[in-house]
Amino acid sequence: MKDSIISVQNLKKSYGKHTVLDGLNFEVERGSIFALLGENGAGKTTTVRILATLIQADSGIATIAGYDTHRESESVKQKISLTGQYASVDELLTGEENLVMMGRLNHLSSNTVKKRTAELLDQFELTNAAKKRVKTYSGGMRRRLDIAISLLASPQVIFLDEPTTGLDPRSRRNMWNLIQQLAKNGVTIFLTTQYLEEADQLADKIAVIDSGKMVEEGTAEELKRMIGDEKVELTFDNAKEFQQASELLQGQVSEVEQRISIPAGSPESLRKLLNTLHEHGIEPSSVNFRKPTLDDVFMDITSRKRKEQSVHA
Ligand SMILES: Nc1ncnc2c1ncn2[C@@H]1O[C@H](COP(=O)(O)OP(=O)(O)OP(=O)(O)O)[C@@H](O)[C@H]1O
Repeated sequence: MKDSIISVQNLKKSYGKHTVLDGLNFEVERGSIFALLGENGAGKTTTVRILATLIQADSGIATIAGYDTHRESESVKQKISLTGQYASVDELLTGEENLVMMGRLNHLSSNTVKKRTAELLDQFELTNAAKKRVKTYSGGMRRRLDIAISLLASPQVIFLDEPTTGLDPRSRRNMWNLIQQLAKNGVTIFLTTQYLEEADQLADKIAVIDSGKMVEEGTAEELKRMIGDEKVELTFDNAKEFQQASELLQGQVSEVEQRISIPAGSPESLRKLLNTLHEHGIEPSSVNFRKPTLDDVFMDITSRKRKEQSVHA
């Protein structure tokens, strides 16, 4: 049987007439990395804030390690930590001083604070910068210190709100390694992200929410499988031919790249398709095969949603 550390059942939250969460359900397995994905305003932050006991749901149940986030919020607080937009580090203090100060605020003994500070500085590769003021730190170093602080009290669940937003590609990769390391050590990671690639790389399970409802849930592979096999990408140098091809073919069109993606299908159907283009005097400049990505899943979900909305309109 699966060991859930977070359980959410029929969670609802409205602000006035605006329904933000509309009966959300999901489970997060202990020690896993769970990614909550959704467009702006989908309800991600609201979900995190309820789970982190910062606000209350109107109805439904959310538990962490068996404790109710509303009725047993004090017990929940001892199991979790929150980083991202909520946490802040003091710019005028050094990295080490920040850790020591937060350790004391967390009521840890001075021996524990000393030991954890040294461990965390080492784990987050901040030992060399320990005695430097945080205002001299790069974005990646600040983010690492922020997470280090949140780990002082050894939480079971850590909420990471868009942990790599604004980081350069190298710092992003480092942060991904770090998150994977935390999960290996048994910490459950609840991640919100706007980067599909991030969810693809990190998450054991991905939940896609829209208008406060779960629209898809599964592993990255399961989500990709939902939309079929390999894709063929046709790219065009000639703008007119690209427009004509977009009208002839049923596919995902990228206007910027002048590219059309379609399901690969059989060799026979691909030959027919290229013949059709040829008969119209259209020649793609390149033809490439690629596996579906989470971007395709998103495109598929949003186009399905648009179709449903136009049927109900
Ligand atoms: N305190 C509040 N009062 C009124 N409306 C709110 C409040 N908090 C959130 N909302 C609204 O609830 C909706 C969902 O917000 P939420 O922040 O959960 O979305 P999100 O998925 O995290 O989006 P983003 O990626 O933009 O942070 C938004 O339309 C937002 O305007």
